Amino acid sequence: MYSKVVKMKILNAIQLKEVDQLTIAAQHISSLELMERASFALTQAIERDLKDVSGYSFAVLCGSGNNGGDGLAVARMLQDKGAAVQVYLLKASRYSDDNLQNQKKVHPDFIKSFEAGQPPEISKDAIILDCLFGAGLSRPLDESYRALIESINNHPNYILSADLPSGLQADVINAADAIVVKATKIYTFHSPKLAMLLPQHQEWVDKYEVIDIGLDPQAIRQQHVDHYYVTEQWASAKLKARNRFAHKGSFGHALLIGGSYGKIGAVRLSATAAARSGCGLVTVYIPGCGYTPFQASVPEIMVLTDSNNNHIANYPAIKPYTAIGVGIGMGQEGPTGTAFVKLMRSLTSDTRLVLDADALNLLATRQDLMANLPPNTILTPHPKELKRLIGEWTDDMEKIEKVQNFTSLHQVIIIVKGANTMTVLPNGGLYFNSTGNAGMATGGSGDVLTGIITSLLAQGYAAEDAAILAVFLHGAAGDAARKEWGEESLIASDLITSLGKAFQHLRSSRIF
Ligand SMILES: NC(=O)C1=CN([C@@H]2O[C@H](COP(=O)(O)OP(=O)(O)OC[C@H]3O[C@@H](n4cnc5c(N)ncnc54)[C@H](OP(=O)(O)O)[C@@H]3O)[C@@H](O)[C@H]2O)[C@@H](O)CC1
Ligand SMILES: [K+]
Repeated sequence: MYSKVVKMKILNAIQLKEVDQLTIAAQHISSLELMERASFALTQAIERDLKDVSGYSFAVLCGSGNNGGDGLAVARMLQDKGAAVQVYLLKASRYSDDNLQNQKKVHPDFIKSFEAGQPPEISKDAIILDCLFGAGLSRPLDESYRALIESINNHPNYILSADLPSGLQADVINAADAIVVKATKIYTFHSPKLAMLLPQHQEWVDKYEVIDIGLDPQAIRQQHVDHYYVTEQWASAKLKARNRFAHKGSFGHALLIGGSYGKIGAVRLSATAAARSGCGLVTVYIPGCGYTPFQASVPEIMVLTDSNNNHIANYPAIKPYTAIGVGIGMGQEGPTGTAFVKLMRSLTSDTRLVLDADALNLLATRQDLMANLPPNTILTPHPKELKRLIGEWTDDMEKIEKVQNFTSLHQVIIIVKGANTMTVLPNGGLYFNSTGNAGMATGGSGDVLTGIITSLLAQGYAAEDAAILAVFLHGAAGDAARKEWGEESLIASDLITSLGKAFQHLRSSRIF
């Protein structure tokens, strides 16, 4: 398309407006032409999704601003492609200039005006295109819009939103009772808006696609942000080339420490995921009871055992390994805790470390040990483990702020798992992941992630790249696994089997 921005910035509404203006100046186009471009790209995406729009009828609901202007332009383009289109235009005392220009380009017979308090009757057969409000929504919708938005949400056909689901404010926490369109799919311009990525807004955001509208790269570069969206382009650019002359020693040696009676499988998942993620050698350190099943089932992995049969009570020498993952299925038995403290005290500033599960729970009870963590240690808590580390939060914004404070205070990286998993760096930079699906909310999925991260770290990836790339690959493997098995039957082992596809896909989108 127009720009090749590999590190996608999540711009706020003010920044989008500014970039919009700078793009117009830099590319010598009018704002109407930019709207035409955005609308064309949106029409193309809709046409691609529906295969052919000519058999469909659309009800395009337009507001008074530029989101409504987009709607009017898309309505015209859909009509040109043979779709049956009716525009419903919200009555307003003022319309934006480009909105007015686009009103003139649609035949008046196809435009019906309506008041917010009197929602139009929309044919059940029509697909709704929601272009009432976009990034310009400056305050929550008031009660006078409730009937309209509810009538949209009760519509039996597809509901497609342009840029944002109308009613959702782009950059803030929206109240739980906010009046917001629940779209089947959102086509969002340039980058997802922050509000679309926050777990507490999940009721309003299901499927979305980012539509490139060719905003000026130089203008985007000027914008200061803390929030990024990890695209496939970024991930593929970060994937290291593998030297043809390499041998197994070239790709590092990962050590995974964990397991307890009944939870040896967790380490097996982690270790296999590490081996399937490019690591040259993988060793596990587990309680004695795991030795035979492990050796019998995964011949590629070396096994060291603790003198204790049921849980870990000691730690091996860590020197031979290029990265270490600790905590998977480990439990918090008394001797395990004591051994964990010893391990923490044996770390040096160049130890490359991932802490997961019970290692995080033990750390939460001994926060004095934070000082022993090497810089850029990666922590992978699930929500409960995160709360033990950083305390409670009242909303997602506060959660983000607390995680940022924690990572900068302790110079660590935290991966906050969930839909759009967030990786937060020591400098406060926050990366939202773009891959993965609900099928991955299954036991062992986190163990697989820890294995991938440890493997990438062991291979010499910079810690921040290892964290962000591992999260992307984990999600991409989940997406590949979903295609094969579906969300319901997806289990963590399927993620490992699908890792090859995720790597191959990324590798194939690299130029060299
Ligand atoms: N950025 C880009 O690069 C590009 C952006 N493009 C498009 O522009 C869109 C942004 O357009 P926009 O700024 O005109 O705002 P929009 O969302 O249409 O709404 C504004 C209207 O709503 C009103 N209003 C606000 N809050 C309200 C409330 N609670 N209740 C009631 N009314 C409320 C507000 O009135 P006021 O605040 O003055 O009362 C104003 O009249 C963006 O989402 C994208 O679709 C593309 O065309 C091309 C490239
Ligand atoms: K909208």
